[in-house]
Amino acid sequence: MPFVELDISQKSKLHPKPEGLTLQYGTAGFRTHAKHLDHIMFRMGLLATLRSKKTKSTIGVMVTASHNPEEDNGVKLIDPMGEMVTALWEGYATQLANAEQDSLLKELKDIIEKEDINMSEPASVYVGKDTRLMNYYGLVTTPQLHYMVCCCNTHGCYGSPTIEGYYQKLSQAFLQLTQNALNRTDDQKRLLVDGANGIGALKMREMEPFLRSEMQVVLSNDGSSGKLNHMCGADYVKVQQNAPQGMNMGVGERCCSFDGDADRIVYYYTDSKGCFHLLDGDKIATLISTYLKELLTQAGLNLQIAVVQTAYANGSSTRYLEDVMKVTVCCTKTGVKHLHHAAQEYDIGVYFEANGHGTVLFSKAAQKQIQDLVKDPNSNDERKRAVKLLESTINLINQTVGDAISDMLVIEAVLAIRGMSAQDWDAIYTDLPNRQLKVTVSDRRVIDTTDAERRAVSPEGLQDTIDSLVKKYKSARSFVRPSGTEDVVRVYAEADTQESADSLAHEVSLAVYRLAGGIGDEPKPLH
Ligand SMILES: CC(=O)N[C@H]1[C@@H](OP(=O)(O)O)O[C@H](CO)[C@@H](O)[C@@H]1O
Ligand SMILES: [Mg+2]
Repeated sequence: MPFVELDISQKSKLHPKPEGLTLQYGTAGFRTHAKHLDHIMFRMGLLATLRSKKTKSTIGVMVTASHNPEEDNGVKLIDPMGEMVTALWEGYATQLANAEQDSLLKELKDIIEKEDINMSEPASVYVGKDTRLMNYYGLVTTPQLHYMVCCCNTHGCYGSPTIEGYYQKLSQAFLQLTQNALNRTDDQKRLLVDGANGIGALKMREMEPFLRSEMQVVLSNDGSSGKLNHMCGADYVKVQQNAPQGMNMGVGERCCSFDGDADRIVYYYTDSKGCFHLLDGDKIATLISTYLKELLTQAGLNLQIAVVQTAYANGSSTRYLEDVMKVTVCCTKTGVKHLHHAAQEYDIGVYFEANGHGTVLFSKAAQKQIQDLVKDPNSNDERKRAVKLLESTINLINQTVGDAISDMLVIEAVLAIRGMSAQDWDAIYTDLPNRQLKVTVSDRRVIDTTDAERRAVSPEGLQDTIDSLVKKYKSARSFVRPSGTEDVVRVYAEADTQESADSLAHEVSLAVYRLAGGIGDEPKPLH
């Protein structure tokens, strides 16, 4: 046996695969209880090396379980341009993960052969991790790692591949944008940030000096005492439709929450009646696409802008975007890689999941048109201002992946430039009341869906039941799908009132429980 093979075969014994454990490279890589992941981490290291040799580029490995509880962990691979690894390689990842100890080498050789990998190529892998389990030098948010991988592989065209380079690029763009917002008061610069007791809080602190008082960040859940994602963070706020613990919110004050690895963000505020208002990914997509569309008009640029959503997008947002804003809206399956892919089809693709994960993609041609116009000596002042704003906005956006810090700065800049408060933003359209529930079934794969997950094709009778339940309510919509990250079936419902949305979600949960093999207690009504 050659030395390398011997080494892999011996080292892999130090990271044995638990008997009978099968894991799948899901929506966001491997994710489960940390105690099941030792062999996965070892094997993903090997796969990342192969991917690097194959692409002759730097590959990223991010160790995180995002918004999951602290006991969980996960790992995902990042491809050369900062995007998620391809579906084919996700398949290899699953294959390697589930190989029995003695067939690991064979599986590796299989991949090397299939992909015709030249093993004498050097390999380069960037590894990043969030704050789970231990702290050590090299902590980064997921999007910071995506950014650095992309910078490295584009030889600096996207920016310099360091954390400092990231802060410099973003802050410079932010300061350029906010110069266009005159007479901003300290109150307007103030933003309450819930760091989910995670990496985003640390990185926000680090970035603050670069923003030169143009933002007054009040940080809570900064990790100094609370537990990661516990009663705080973007996922908690979105699903509970409530403020996180530990945040001291004044009436009307703009607040936002990051998730555990800072690739998601949601905004919110409470009104004078103490009512909580959520500004989620759909509201963010609307705010940003409206702003960009206006700038394109002012700049006289004819570029196609589209918003990419999933089935979880609030019906009101879709209606507003299509009917009022007249922008193309397209719907994909859940999971950022699907949205990212769809957004690449347009000159400008704004994509956001309702939970606040998203970004904006500008095609190479669109970026070139904008850059050329910046240099055009013949354009008038309005045009000049608009293209300059577009240029800085592009620089502020992390196009590799959704990024809570970058998205936050874009939102803050847009609100500042347009002189809008959180309430003004919220008033663009009114969300339909909605509810998300989970149902545990013995095997969630019995549910198969179609039409971007909006309809269930199996088990038999489920979709018909959902259709007839939906008919009982006004402005209602509901769908179910197996989660790609948790062992549950997710139920979504929206309707004209919160009571109706809750009741529809409950009735659909019961249908799932009965028709798709529910286990444990039957779902109880919410009221
Ligand atoms: C309803 C919902 O929020 N689903 C989330 C969740 O996926 P599920 O497949 O629903 O478990 O985690 C994904 C990864 O973070 C995220 O992309 C997605 O939006
Ligand atoms: Mg996340």
